[in-house]
Amino acid sequence: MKVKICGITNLEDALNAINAGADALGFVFYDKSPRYIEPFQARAIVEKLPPFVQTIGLFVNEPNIFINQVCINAKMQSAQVIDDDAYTDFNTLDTRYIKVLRAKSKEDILNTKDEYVLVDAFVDGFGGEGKRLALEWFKDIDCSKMILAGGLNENNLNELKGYGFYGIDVSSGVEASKGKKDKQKMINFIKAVNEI
Ligand SMILES: O=C(O)c1ccccc1N[C@@H]1O[C@H](COP(=O)(O)O)[C@@H](O)[C@H]1O
Repeated sequence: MKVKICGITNLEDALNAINAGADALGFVFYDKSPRYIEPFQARAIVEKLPPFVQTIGLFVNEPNIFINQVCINAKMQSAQVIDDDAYTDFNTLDTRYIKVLRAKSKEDILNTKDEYVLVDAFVDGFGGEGKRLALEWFKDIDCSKMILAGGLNENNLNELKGYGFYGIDVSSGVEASKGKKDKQKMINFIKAVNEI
């Protein structure tokens, strides 16, 4: 199962996440988030990363021109897009993308036609608040092309056994405080993933 650690704001956290075993790092380009990072600051981190690490920019209700430009400026390889207000035209986006489904019910999950969709819990502030989804919504669904997010931490990962998610995404569950990751929590998190 692939692991993305989101909300990276500094090089130390980025390197600790990679050393812990993360496959992808997430950078939040939503300026109302406590984890917001300015694109050129993100680029300075990305330029110091070792090879084979994916960089994902997180966007909330933004038009293509903004997403495309920030992905270039910050050297993001993919965009993770929350697009509740249909600002983004995915057909003409220049960058690879992961759509976010903020699920309110099992029907929302059943109705999605997108592959490799990231399913997160619905919260007013868009995400990163540690709110969990009801895992029973995923029972009897093929999760092999789904990424699960929302309230994951080292103590609840064992509940994911048997679902077969393609990947998971975590932010607050591996933080010391908002915007600052906890090295040991990241190590414990990836260790727990490997035990699933
Ligand atoms: O992390 C944020 O600040 C954030 C802001 C706006 C939208 C999404 C955000 N983060 C994403 O939320 C989910 C779940 O996070 P958590 O593990 O429950 O804290 C994850 O996909 C983050 O990328």
